[in-house]
Amino acid sequence: METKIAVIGAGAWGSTLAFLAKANGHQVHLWSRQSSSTLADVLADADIVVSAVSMKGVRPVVEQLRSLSLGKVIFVTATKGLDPSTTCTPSQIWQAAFPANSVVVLAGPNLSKEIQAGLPAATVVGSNDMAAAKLVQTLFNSSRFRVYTNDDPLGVELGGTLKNVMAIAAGACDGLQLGTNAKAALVTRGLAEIIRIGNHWGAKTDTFYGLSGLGDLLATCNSPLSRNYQVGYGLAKGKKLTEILANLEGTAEGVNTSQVLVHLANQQGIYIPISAQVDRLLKEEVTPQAAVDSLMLRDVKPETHLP
Ligand SMILES: NC(=O)C1=CN([C@@H]2O[C@H](COP(=O)(O)OP(=O)(O)OC[C@H]3O[C@@H](n4cnc5c(N)ncnc54)[C@H](OP(=O)(O)O)[C@@H]3O)[C@@H](O)[C@H]2O)C=CC1
Ligand SMILES: O=C(CO)COP(=O)(O)O
Repeated sequence: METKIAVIGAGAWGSTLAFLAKANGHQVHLWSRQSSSTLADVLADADIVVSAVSMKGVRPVVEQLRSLSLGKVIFVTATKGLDPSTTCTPSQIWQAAFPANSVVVLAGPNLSKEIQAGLPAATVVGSNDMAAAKLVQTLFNSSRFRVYTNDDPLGVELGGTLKNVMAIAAGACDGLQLGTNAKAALVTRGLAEIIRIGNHWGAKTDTFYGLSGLGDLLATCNSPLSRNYQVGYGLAKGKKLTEILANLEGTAEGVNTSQVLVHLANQQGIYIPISAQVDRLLKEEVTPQAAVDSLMLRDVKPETHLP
């Protein structure tokens, strides 16, 4: 059955999600600030509203939508970030603005260029409303895009969000040519750090071993297609952050996420050694090599995700 889907945000990810839904035979309207149609026109009659704007666009878009009467639409959020002013996740912002509507989080190892090239990929749709998650699963699932459901939306969202910080570290690791052992150690301990943060905020451990956690961590920490990886790589090669961002194709959410994360973790006493070094590196408070040395020279400890 044809479903009416409005996709907000015509960047790399919004365009790809619109393409996938269209290929499944749905009626899709894609909106960006450059569109000739108004947001109200694009959303009229929509059954599903997919938001794929970058984190800085979430609040402005939510505010615009508040004035529209949208009925029982299901919101799907595909943004991976944390709001700097409230520290909320995108789905928390959507749910607070539309408490009567179902919100579904979509996240996974989904480098858009690979999907656009027709390569197979898998993702996760997480929600407190499993009926809504199952509906969104059927809308996007295909022979090239396998969609799983999950009942831990916060875990799905945090996996996708926090791995961006680790991808910056991984890019720096490769830029410094530290080798495969170092990269494996970084990614493994990065996952332990993500689980520690996620558990503290109420997400389930298991979710982080899934596609939106470990899956996306592996994809972005190992691919030069990842913008976050490119940021870390460029910093390790001695480039300035401003120069890297000016030449980047699209958004590297990890830059903002690391700042919000460090602020929250300091407030809440969460131990985040890798993310803290990434944040210092981004702020030019430490060189890439000094960040590695700080991590290696910490007190020894048991291997656990606990502090
Ligand atoms: N690219 C990828 O491979 C994947 C990306 N993601 C996530 O999806 C999100 C978007 O990424 P991506 O598409 O790559 O990023 P892009 O930089 O390519 O696109 C960002 C989009 O956000 C929109 N936007 C930014 N600010 C506003 C605003 N104030 N109001 C309305 N729209 C705004 C932009 O609109 P405009 O064009 O008008 O400037 C643009 O459509 C990020 O959170 C990213 O982490 C998730 C999975 C895969
Ligand atoms: O989230 C992504 C893939 O799942 C995209 O990663 P980047 O934003 O680092 O390009």
